[in-house]
Amino acid sequence: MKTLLTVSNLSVQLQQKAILDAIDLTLAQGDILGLVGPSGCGKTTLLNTIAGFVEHSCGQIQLAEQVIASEQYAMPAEQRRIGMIFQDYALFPHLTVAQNIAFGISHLPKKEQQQRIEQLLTLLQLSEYPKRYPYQLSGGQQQRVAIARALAPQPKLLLLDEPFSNIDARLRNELMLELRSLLKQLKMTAIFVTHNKDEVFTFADKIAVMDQGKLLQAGTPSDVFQQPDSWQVADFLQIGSWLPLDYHQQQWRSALGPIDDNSIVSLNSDNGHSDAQHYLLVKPKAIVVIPDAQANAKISYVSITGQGYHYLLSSINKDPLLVFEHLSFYSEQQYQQGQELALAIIPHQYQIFTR
Ligand SMILES: Nc1ncnc2c1ncn2[C@@H]1O[C@H](COP(=O)(O)OP(=O)(O)OP(=O)(O)O)[C@@H](O)[C@H]1O
Repeated sequence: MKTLLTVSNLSVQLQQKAILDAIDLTLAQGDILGLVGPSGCGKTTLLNTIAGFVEHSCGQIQLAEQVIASEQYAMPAEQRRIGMIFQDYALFPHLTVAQNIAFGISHLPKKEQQQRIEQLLTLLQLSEYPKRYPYQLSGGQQQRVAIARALAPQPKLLLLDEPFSNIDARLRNELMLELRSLLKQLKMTAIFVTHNKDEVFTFADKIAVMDQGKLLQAGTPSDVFQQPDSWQVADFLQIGSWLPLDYHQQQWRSALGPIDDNSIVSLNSDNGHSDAQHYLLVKPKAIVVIPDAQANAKISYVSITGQGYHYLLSSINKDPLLVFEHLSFYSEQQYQQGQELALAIIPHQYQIFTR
């Protein structure tokens, strides 16, 4: 597919502090990218830099084969043909729905403006409300006005900063699917910021995980979830919990038994050669209870979820190299807090990380 956006080696410094560090990112025409990462890692700054609201210190941004930022040049934001939707929608409270949508296209002849407003009102199911003010609309309707306003100048790229965070949880899924199908219909390329990994699965084609100003990993959501390439990515996406391992006499051991060397997909490890602590990434479904065996873990916390009981486990073995806390385990079976269990890890393609 045709590449629409290429960000190369992009760095940003604000008040002498590195906020973005050598970001590389490409996006194909029509792709929707979910940008995730811990609070303060630079997601909003990356959107603002692509949009031209924040000055970059080095690197290049190319949009639809046109360089919009380089070492020598920064195209003004209003010329970049990038639409932005802010978390609080930032609608003009004193303007009606139609006037809000018209805001970015006032340079067009009146007739063309009117045509575009009508098309967008229909597309976003706002035809009944052109004369209403933002305060007379629900959160979901306000979001649709913000989308219509951003789409009116026919941008090449749409940037959305936490677009669903103000939407009622029950409505969120419906709105996400609606907006996704609209963007797909328009073949619109988009980047959205979220804190919620479930939103990435519903809304995005690609995910990019950031931490401390760096882009750690990008790919399809299922690839990144199955093959996180660093512990930070696995940890942020809460793919599993961490079981400490020790490499001793050519064998990996854990508080839940030995780990077969032959099944290790040693992604971020050095096969026990360094002094760093090694951890097995344990997905909740990879743990099983072994009846009548000697207990090796104790239930420290119980909660009820949609997927059965959720238990946090701590090790009974207090060997400092192997001791664990907060190992996550789901089961249909009800156990009591404080109960001791014999657990084992189901053989699978083990992923070991150092941290
Ligand atoms: N104008 C500024 N001057 C100095 N530092 C700034 C400025 N704007 C943002 N920062 C800093 O840049 C870092 C990244 O901020 P940014 O808002 O991009 O993070 P974020 O990942 O979007 O966070 P959140 O998820 O909490 O919204 C933070 O440490 C922030 O304090």
